[in-house]
Amino acid sequence: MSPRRLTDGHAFVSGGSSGIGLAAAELLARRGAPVTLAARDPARLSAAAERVRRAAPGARVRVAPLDVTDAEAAARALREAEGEFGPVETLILSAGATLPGRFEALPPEAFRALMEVNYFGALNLLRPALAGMRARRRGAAGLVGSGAGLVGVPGYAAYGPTKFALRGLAETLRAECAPFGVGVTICHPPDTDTPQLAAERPLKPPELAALSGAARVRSAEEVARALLRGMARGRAEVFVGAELAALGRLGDALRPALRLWTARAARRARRAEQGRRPPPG
Ligand SMILES: CCCCCCCCCCCCCCC[C@@H](O)[C@@H](N)CO
Repeated sequence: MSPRRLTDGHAFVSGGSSGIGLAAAELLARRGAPVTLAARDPARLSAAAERVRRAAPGARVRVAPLDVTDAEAAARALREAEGEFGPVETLILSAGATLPGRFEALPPEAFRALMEVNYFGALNLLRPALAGMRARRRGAAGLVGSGAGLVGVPGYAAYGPTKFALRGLAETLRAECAPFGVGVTICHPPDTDTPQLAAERPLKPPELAALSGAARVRSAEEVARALLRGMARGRAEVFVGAELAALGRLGDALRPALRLWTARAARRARRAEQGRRPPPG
């Protein structure tokens, strides 16, 4: 797909009150795009909007309190945003949640809940936004995936599969939207320095900490920049940082070694835990 500018139209950003979403909103606003920030918490949204206005004086910024798991509310939020700032030309899907934990330790409802936010939450905004973009033959969507959507990461039993699903969706939509001149890009970041990382860190089983620690933590701005650059260049996928670039490009070749390594890390973690446990009876 040919390169395009991302500055000329309204940008709608889910997960816009913090982390990668907020960083993307700041970058887009600085380049002159009117920006709608969507997220659940109105107080955090207004603080985020203030931050964007400080970063980009004179920028047009509005907020849309939204739970992305509500499909009707998502369509309504998009309609209202377009009513105020015009057609959405750049859609950034950064709303997401995580809950580290091993398969048997996670509450069963976590699997569905994470799929609702990470997969259906993106779908609920993609559906109305892409319809408009296709009709206008203009626009681009950028999805925030994860390194955990490239390889099975032990300790992300509920979270990883949601990002695999998102990657499949992005690839399918990209093929369907290409004839309309509409771009779809997904980025795969490693751990990123966000409030979400701070919250999940204490919950990571040791094998997850070991594997995710193999890739350097990136800043939210680095990830947002990489995603926007990829979108502007019409890329299908963006692998953030050298480690994930290696994984993305050499994925199939690296996979056996990585599987061995993760299995070993998981076994070591289990053994250490058993050593700490008092003997049964
Ligand atoms: C020479 C290649 C080495 C490859 C090492 C790859 C390590 C793989 C790392 C996977 C990391 C997954 C990290 C997921 C992070 C987030 O999605 C998560 N923290 C969500 O909050």
